[in-house]
Amino acid sequence: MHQFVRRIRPSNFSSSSGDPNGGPKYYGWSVKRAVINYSSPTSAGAECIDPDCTWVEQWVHRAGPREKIYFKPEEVKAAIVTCGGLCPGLNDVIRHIVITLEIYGVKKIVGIPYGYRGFSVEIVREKLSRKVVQNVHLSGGSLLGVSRGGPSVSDIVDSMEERGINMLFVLGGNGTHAGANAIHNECRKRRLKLAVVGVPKTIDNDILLMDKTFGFDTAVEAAQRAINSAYIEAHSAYHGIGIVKLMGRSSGFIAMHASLASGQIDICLVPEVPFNLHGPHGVLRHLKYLLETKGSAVVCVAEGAGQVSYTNSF
Ligand SMILES: Nc1ncnc2c1ncn2[C@@H]1O[C@H](COP(=O)(O)OP(=O)(O)O)[C@@H](O)[C@H]1O
Ligand SMILES: O=P(O)(O)OC[C@H]1O[C@](O)(COP(=O)(O)O)[C@@H](O)[C@@H]1O
Repeated sequence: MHQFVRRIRPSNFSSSSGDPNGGPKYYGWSVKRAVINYSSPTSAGAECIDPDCTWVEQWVHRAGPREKIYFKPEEVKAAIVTCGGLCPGLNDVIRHIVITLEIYGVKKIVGIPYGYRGFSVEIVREKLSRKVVQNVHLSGGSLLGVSRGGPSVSDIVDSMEERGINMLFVLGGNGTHAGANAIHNECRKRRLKLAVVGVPKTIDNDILLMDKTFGFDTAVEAAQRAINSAYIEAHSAYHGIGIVKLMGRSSGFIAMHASLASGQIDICLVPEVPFNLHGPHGVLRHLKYLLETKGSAVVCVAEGAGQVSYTNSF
């Protein structure tokens, strides 16, 4: 059983004065949380078994323009840093941050090279502008470079103070955001007027309330080629079986979306749904049935599928 946010809807949150960012009425959102029991006998996927299905207090704001902004654009010196591993779309995000800042009238924007390491004195920072980032979304990787490790949080904040940086955009995963949170806390301790903005980077698209994390679509699209190859192989062979393993240690969104989009997958296994390999309702029995009826089968497996039951199977 898993706790999931099941439904999101505009709430009755009604006044823009209630929104500290001055957002219009429709920025008030609340979520309905339910206990979802996967693989129930009455449902192919999910069934709500929580009779109360309570509404959760609003704790996030939908991103977007606001009526009032805190910083005067001419006083902003913004920095962008990309940490951790690579993910498709990093350059696209960098590009849009730069272009949006410029639209707001911000003129001083710098790129921090090679993750938090770039806050060390010896690494040169790159000045960013629309001209610099114009075509970066057409290339993979990160224009700024990435790395793991780096100076202490206190040194990072020292470095930002010395350079007059008062807005930091951090692109990365769990570790990067733990770092961003530590930087934010250090800034509060020093009473600095410095905004830290985290942009979650996960190819898995498994962050609650986010419409979609960047890189996810690219992963699903790239998976189509592998699925199609597996399909052709399996379909051409006598009783052929194709198996495609996709990313997703703890979530099966890539595998599920890629399977649905392809129309070529017979069985999709994801970590969220427990299954048996053997037995009358097992995967192997269904595979045998597919070979007997269709002549071939293609299976899509998310990396973490079955990890609870089968530690050595995949
Ligand atoms: N708890 C933490 N406090 C401060 N910085 C952290 C923390 N955890 C990770 N970091 C820093 O965040 C960066 C990226 O973290 P990492 O775990 O490698 O990647 P990811 O962000 O993809 O999870 C590294 O530079 C690391 O030093
Ligand atoms: O083997 P590694 O390097 O730990 O990474 C594999 C795992 O990382 C993920 O890609 C998730 O990483 P991100 O959330 O950082 O994109 C999982 O889907 C995958 O299972």
